[in-house]
Amino acid sequence: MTDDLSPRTITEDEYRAVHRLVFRAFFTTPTDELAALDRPVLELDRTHAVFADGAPVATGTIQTRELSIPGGTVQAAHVTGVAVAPTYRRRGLLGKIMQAQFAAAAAAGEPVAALWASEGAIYGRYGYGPATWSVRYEADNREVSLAGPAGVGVPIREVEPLEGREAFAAVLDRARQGQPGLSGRPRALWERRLVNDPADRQAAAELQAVLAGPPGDPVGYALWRPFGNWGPAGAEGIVDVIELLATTLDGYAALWRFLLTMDLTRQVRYGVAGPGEPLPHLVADPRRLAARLGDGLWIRLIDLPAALAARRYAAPVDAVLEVTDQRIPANAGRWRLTAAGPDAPARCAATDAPADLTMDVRELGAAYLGGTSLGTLAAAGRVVEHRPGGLAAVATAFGWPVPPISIEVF
Ligand SMILES: CC(=O)SCCNC(=O)CCNC(=O)[C@H](O)C(C)(C)COP(=O)(O)OP(=O)(O)OC[C@H]1O[C@@H](n2cnc3c(N)ncnc32)[C@H](O)[C@@H]1OP(=O)(O)O
Repeated sequence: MTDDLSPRTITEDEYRAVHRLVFRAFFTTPTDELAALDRPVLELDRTHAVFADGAPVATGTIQTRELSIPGGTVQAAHVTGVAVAPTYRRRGLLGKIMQAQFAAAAAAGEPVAALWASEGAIYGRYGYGPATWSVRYEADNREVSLAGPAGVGVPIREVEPLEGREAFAAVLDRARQGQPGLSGRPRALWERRLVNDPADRQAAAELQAVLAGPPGDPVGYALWRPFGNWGPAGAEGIVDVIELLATTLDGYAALWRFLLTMDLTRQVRYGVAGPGEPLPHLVADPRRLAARLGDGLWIRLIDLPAALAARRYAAPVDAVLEVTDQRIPANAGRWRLTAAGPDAPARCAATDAPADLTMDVRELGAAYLGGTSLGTLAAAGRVVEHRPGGLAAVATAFGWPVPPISIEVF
């Protein structure tokens, strides 16, 4: 039988086979329990798959969510669950899934798409650029202590993760205002996040949750898992911080004080801190956080003029950007971007005027949240300046005083 290797959206009956394809690609066991837990968060009509001999061999899904950007929010196609069967790899199926997703995002009016990459080498070719950077801490907690008074006296309360959902959601929704990079989280995704995931619980104790602040007025929360561990000299447990978010410095510092001083532990790990977060400036010896930098959220402009007009700019800008885009031709060409500063809406329209800067769409994705400088990309040869001073002006405008963070590997 000749298979039509074109992606299409899947049906309820095909869900289990698609779930199995994804779990097997990530070397995990697709149990009935996990399939049932994952089903409420999967949007069938936004899940594409390629079928061969009646079985799915490539897939990818989109979560419908909001994304905070400099000065506002946009609807963003949150791409996840991408997998190709090992026997069908390196023959272009991922490219077909990507194109289907671009069309789906455009049809839904989502000006950008966002993802966390399993491997950093995969998505640049599809026009995604690394827009946030994540810092991984693996700190010896005996060497790290908060130096100042921040957070002292702020109450910390334990809550059952699922019972704390509304309070956590209130913190996230407040934090999202003005914090580029944070994604909105609909109720089903919150519940999936807070359930004690069987895929994670083998080596660790249950998911734990704490709220900072007085009852009824939470100013932060943390989700974490303890790993109990004993060495020849005694306790060597680990605090694995999964998510930590606060709306005040006191809340933030109180949560870190709590997590860094857990009895029976020797290490605190956190994988998704932002490079601009306050923690290194609150501890006595930031080197002891043992930070390692990696890429975070990758952004792809789906509708370039809509995406660029949706965000605000840190400084006045009037510039022509010449953009290449191999995968979404409508984005390619010269665009005039104008904005009067951070309090004014921006405009972006096609133009024939000479270009100030030339770059690929990937670079605009990287710079979109203000976390990757166009100046850095120019230094790497990825942005070319045609008018002296053009790079400085545009790079300044694309920056943002609040560095982006993405706290969830979705
Ligand atoms: C957002 C997310 O869900 S991230 C999760 C991604 N999924 C995984 O990592 C699961 C395991 N891996 C896989 O399932 C597959 O290898 C995939 C999905 C990464 C790639 O699927 P494929 O169908 O093999 O990709 P495809 O054939 O379309 O590759 C296109 C190009 O990407 C390159 N490529 C694909 N995967 C990788 C990789 N992991 N590292 C580097 N390059 C890669 C190919 O070499 C090819 O390059 P070319 O255009 O220069 O020839």
